[in-house]
Amino acid sequence: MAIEKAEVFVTSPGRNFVVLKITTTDGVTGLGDATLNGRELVAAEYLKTIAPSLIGKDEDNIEDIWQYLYKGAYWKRGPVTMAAISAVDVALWDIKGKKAGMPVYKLLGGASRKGILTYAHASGVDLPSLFDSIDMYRDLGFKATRVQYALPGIPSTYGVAGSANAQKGEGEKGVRYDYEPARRTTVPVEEVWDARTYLNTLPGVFEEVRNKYGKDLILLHDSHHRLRPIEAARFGKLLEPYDLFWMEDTTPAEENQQFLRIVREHTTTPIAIGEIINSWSDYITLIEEQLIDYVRSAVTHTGGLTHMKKLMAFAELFGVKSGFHGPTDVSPVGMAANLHLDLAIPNFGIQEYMKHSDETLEVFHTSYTFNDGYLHPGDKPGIGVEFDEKLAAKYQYQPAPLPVDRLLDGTMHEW
Ligand SMILES: O=NC(=O)[C@@H](O)[C@H](O)[C@H](O)CO
Ligand SMILES: [Co+2]
Repeated sequence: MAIEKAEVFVTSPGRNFVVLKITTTDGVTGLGDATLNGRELVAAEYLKTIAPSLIGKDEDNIEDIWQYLYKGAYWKRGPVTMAAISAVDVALWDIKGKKAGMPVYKLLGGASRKGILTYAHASGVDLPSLFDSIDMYRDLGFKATRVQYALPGIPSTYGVAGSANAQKGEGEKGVRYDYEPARRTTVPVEEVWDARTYLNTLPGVFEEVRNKYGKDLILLHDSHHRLRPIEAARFGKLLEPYDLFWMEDTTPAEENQQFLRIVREHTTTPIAIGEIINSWSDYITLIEEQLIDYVRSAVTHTGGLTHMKKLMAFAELFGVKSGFHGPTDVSPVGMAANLHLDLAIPNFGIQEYMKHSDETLEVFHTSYTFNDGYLHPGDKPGIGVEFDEKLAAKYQYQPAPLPVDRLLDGTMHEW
């Protein structure tokens, strides 16, 4: 009845992942994900640093181990620390589920809904390719889709497959583009951004999308931290006629949560923030002042299930819902953890879902299912993912940093 081993794996089936495997003295194993896109080795080293302190601890005492790793870090919070704590936390919940013979969502309060509404990543370099992308995801059953669009005169734009920085992947039916921003280079690729071009282009794109698909299709959009507050306020107003489910990361709230006050007072377009926020402390103003409508953090970046369940309970008090981060750089282990919490919390909103590549899914055997636009974590005990260590060893880590961004005049900007 104790933790016997804590092993860290870095593997790269299609892209880099960091996996934690905890084994108890009874031979029960649990998996965690500490993948931090572009910073994988740092997260792996942090896990290796804390691993010895886990040995001998009672695997059932998840809260105490969480507090030990959080308060005991001294240098608290931040993406690397919280990703490592998340990995330990999810692995311990996986073990608890296996020992209880229950899927983790049942330990978190049971199912609050039948399935988990998802959204896909549609994008285009022009309207025909955007419509093809939206049609492809609708054919796969998605009820909701994020729309990202190339900017005239800008070589590559965040979230746009088919532009310089996208990988083409085979989906269930036909071709899909998986947008993977981390490119296998040792030095980050430099991209360019221009707010004026963006603000002059995107509202018209949503006008065309609404004209073609009508009002039923759930539409989302990600500004990826790039607008100043007043630009974000104007953008939100310009989007109001197109009735978006949310505009995401419209302005960098992690710098100053008060930025969102300016946006909130000017627009009713719902706001989603938080995929790079890693603890509830950085949500206090955003949630207490109802400056956001959706919490974007992924379970595996934000202290794991223990912390995220508390964060979502706090959010529930203020009518704020979940919209957890679910790109391919959250591993299948992390995606499964998201889904167990998605299913259990009362204030669920929507789940981002980029299907992992076939290569990734050969190494991570998942039991979550996608059906007609909805995901379900499955009912296997624990989080329901198996990790093929032998096959994983064949995929060596390769540096793959995220790009950086500059304005047209060369000024550094958020990517
Ligand atoms: O909403 N989703 C996103 O913003 C993601 O695509 C992030 O750019 C990547 O996860 C960064 O690694
Ligand atoms: Co985003």
